[in-house]
Amino acid sequence: MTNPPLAISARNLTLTLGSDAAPVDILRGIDLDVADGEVVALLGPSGSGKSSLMAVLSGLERATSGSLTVAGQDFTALDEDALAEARRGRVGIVLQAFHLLPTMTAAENVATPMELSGASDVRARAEEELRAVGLGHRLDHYPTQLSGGEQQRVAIARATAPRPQLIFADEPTGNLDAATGHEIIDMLFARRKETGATLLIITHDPELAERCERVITMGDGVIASDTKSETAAQ
Ligand SMILES: Nc1ncnc2c1ncn2[C@@H]1O[C@H](COP(=O)(O)OP(=O)(O)OP(=O)(O)O)[C@@H](O)[C@H]1O
Repeated sequence: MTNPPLAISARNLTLTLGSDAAPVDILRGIDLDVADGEVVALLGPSGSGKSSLMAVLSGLERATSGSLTVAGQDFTALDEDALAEARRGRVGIVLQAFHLLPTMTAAENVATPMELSGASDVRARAEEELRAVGLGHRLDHYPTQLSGGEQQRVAIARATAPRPQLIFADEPTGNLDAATGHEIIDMLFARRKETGATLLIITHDPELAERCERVITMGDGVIASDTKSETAAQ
């Protein structure tokens, strides 16, 4: 039987930051395989290394040592510029604080990453993507003219528009009230399903973790537990 293709394959990944005089070992040997299309929750106490692991897996940060293949691309062999290039189109990122460009409209925020990767018809695709997250009536609004939940919808549309193989979400509801947070998660899961992307989501919310088919818990820079659920209700 052939194994399913992997979205992520990491071996003995480490990340050491800080100064030479005071190095901090943040990731201390991560081995991780994530199958294509898997939905994974990343849990763990504050400071356990969740965001750092996501930064390395998504190519925002270079690992100090170890090997990492993401969407078929060897990330460890790349310098920073090549890593940024490799991220484009392969990886979509949704962060707690939205990180929209304030001088651009919703449609421009969604279109820009596609434009940078040389795609055509980006305005039409951005509009389509915004309609898919229920924002067809907010295309030309600026971030300051949108609610927090709407801004996060734009961020989701921006992340999924280039059809990346992987979507990384770091506490995407952390800045939202509970009801809006639920809507955003439903939206994120729906878009993931429609696009078939692999989803890795950092959360402190056990209810959200239960909706994921796999739950990885970090503890002090290592994977403390890794469990799969047969009953995840996405
Ligand atoms: N640039 C840096 N230099 C030194 N230490 C750092 C740096 N960035 C993060 N750390 C440390 O690495 C550890 C892991 O941080 P990280 O943000 O990955 O944890 P986390 O599990 O995501 O936490 P939280 O749930 O609070 O967001 C923390 O102890 C943090 O202080």
